[in-house]
Amino acid sequence: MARTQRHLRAQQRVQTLIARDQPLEDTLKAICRIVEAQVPGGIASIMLCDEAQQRLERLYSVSLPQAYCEAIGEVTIGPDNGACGRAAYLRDFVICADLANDPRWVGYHALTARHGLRACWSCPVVGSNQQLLGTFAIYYQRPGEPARSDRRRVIEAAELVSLAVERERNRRALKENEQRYRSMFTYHPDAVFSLDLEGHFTTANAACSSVTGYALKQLIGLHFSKLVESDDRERVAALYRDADKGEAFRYTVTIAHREARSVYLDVTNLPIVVNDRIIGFYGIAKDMTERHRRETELRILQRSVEASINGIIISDARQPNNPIIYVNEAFERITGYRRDEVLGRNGRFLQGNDTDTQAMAQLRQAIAEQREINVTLCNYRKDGTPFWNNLYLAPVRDDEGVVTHFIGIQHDISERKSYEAKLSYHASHDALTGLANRSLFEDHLMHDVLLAQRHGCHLAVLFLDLDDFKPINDSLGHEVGDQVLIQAAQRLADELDPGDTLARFGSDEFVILLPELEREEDAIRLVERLLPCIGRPYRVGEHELYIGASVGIAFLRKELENPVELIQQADMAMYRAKQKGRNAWECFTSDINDEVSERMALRNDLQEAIEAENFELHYQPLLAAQGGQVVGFEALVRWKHPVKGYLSPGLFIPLAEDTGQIGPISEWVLRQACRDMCRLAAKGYGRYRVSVNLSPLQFRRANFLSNLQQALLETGLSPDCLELELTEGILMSDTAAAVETLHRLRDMGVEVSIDDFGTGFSSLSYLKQLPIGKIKIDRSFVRDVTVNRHDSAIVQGIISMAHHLGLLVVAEGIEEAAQRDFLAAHGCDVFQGFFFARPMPLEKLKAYLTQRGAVPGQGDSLSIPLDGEALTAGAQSWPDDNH
Ligand SMILES: Nc1nc2c(ncn2[C@@H]2O[C@@H]3COP(=O)(O)O[C@H]4[C@@H](O)[C@H](n5cnc6c(=O)[nH]c(N)nc65)O[C@@H]4COP(=O)(O)O[C@H]3[C@H]2O)c(=O)[nH]1
Repeated sequence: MARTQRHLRAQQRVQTLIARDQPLEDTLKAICRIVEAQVPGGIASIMLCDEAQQRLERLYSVSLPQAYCEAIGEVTIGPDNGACGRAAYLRDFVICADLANDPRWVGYHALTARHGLRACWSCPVVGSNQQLLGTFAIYYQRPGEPARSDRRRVIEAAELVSLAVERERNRRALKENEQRYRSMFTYHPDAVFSLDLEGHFTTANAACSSVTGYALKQLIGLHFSKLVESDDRERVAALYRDADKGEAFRYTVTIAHREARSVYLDVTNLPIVVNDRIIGFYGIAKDMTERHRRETELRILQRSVEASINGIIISDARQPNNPIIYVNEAFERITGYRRDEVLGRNGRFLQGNDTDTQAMAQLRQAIAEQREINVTLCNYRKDGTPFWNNLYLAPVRDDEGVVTHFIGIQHDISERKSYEAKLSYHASHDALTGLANRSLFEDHLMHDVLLAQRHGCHLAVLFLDLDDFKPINDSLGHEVGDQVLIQAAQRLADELDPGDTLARFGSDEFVILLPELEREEDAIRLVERLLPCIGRPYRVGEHELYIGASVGIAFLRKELENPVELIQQADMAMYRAKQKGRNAWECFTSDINDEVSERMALRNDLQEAIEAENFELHYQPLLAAQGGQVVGFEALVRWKHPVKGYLSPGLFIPLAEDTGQIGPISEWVLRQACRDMCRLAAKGYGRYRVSVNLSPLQFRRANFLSNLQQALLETGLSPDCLELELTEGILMSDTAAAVETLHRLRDMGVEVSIDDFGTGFSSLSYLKQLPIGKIKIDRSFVRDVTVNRHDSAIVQGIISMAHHLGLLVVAEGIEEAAQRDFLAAHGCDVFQGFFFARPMPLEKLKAYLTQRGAVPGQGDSLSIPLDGEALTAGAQSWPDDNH
């Protein structure tokens, strides 16, 4: 009984060892001890088999000699391999009662004999699933067989061993499993974590830390949503609300890294199910930031390529013949080919007859050398029309540097090309006539002069200026003028030889280069043919028009320094021809040069005078025809040249008009006249109206009226004390605008008169539309009015017509009493001329007025009538001889 209890206690101890997961060796040895205690004389040993169950390899024993254990080593499982090898083989209890004579122990006889081992009983240790785990054996130092009780003990011990080994194996498998999972968790490159049902982190691997920037201990307990960027929070929260369905779910989310940058994650969530209950979630978060950035970048790039206004072609360099694998919409638009029509083809189908072979060779070379290139090619659209393609081609290399593709960017520069062609044409041609312009003419001149000098040929330049063209342009409009120019250009061209150059320089200036003259007279002969040619009538619409031309000729001379001088010389000669009268020609000589130089010098002197305001203003009185009162003055500018003394305005005013210097001169005259009139009034000489000559340039200026108003304001002169004298020519160009300006002047209260009347181009009928008060009969009619019946008829006609239109008539240039009497008799209203008074400076004018009864110091006492009615009032008291 006591033995049984001891046995039970011993078994319990072993089971406790097993339950507490004590090391297997300790447990096995404890089992050995129990058995040895129960089987007197028995030496217990346990062998465990390998995984393949072929060998028994580990031997555990408390009492077997160490040397024996070492000598046994491993035992192959087999029917003749000792008690244990056979028991394992048969999976049955094996009794070897006399080892020394047992054939199954052959090979071990000496060993057993040495250690005094004589019998051995072995029982297989089999696992719960009938798997062989090892053997349990009892050795005896005397031969013998086990009693039934011994046999039972051994079997019980084998069962205990089975329990311990299985337990150990399970524990090991569990541990391995756990390690496996832990490794997966720890070493997973992605962030792996678990969340409780509320979403708090319960575990997190190291990658979580690097993805979020937070230390693991900061993460544990933190709510997952705290990391999620605000835009994504609601969406992710909604996903978690459905998570209790127990399914895995996957989503992308942007979280805020601790270093304030966004991290884009691809998260897979799996439920943690324990006992059929979800207790939380595992999460695996892949950092997709870089990939997301690349994908976004790629998407944008792809979109840019799609949307590019340039055609884009990608070809596969790894396939023979470099087939196109992609074209964008712009390519389809530019070429007219649909994508499916070009994929798989080589891009050379865009070339055609006019494709520049040199550019093609360059392109091929670049492809062969696998380098980028930019070439401009003439390509062909699907409909056969050509277009200019500025192609940029570049190789695309993979990571190893191997060229995998070529990308071509097409830029359709057809418009630019045609624009460039137009530009280059316009840069060298006159747009209206299509003739060469100055720049092209000069190029030809340089070239032809060089040749002529080399071969000793005669060469001439003709400068041709149309006469009377400007009035046509001004009165009939530019369109008519343009037609005349085109026809004139054609007539000139028809007369020239192919080697000659005909150019248009200015509005009505043509220049001709005759490079291959046999004799100089040939040039003159040509000019004599050209003049009548130009003089033939021009038909434009319903108009038949006549013009002439003045031509200057310059011949190539040895002393010529710069070919361009020939143009200047011909121009100067033309100027001289113009002075001679219309339809004339003149050859350049050195004295013409002197004249031009003099003009240049005068221009410079005039400029200095303008800057120094070195002018004087003289006033010539205007007198009422009936009564003889002074009704106003004409202001006439005077320039005292530092060397040449007083110069006639007839000399420098035309020059100033040519050079534009008339602008500042006119400004000065206007202001000075206004100021002087104010002074006269202030000193008591009375209020007078002053007539100021207006230059065409001044009248046409955009700010003419505002300048005038400013001058009146600044000087304080009342507008009704100012009269502007215009020539007919001013009114002829852009008549509508001129009439409008006259109305504005009238509105301002400024009087307007037409100067030099009768010399103009047009008829008198236009006068009735004009808001003017007076006309001045030109001096040339007055001069011979008493002796020339034509002039006297013209003057009478002008006076009668003007009166019918309600206009006053002024006669200028009266030098004799007879002229005065004639004009008075025929109703002329106002007189002006040396017969009455010469133009005089202000001081002299004051004396003149005083002499005629003006009382200085009494303000407006001498009130001069300013209107027509008043002019005819008063008594007649003419000075007969005042000069
Ligand atoms: N032979 C002769 N001549 C007489 C007689 N009475 C007046 N004259 C001259 O006739 C010209 C009248 O001026 P105009 O026809 O407007 O002709 C003016 C006018 O067109 C222009 N001019 C003069 N001053 C100015 C000015 O300030 N501005 C503008 N734009 N032109 C001016 O210069 C032209 C010539 O001016 P002036 O030499 O001062 O010549 C003045 C005057 O001195 C006479 O009885 N006999």
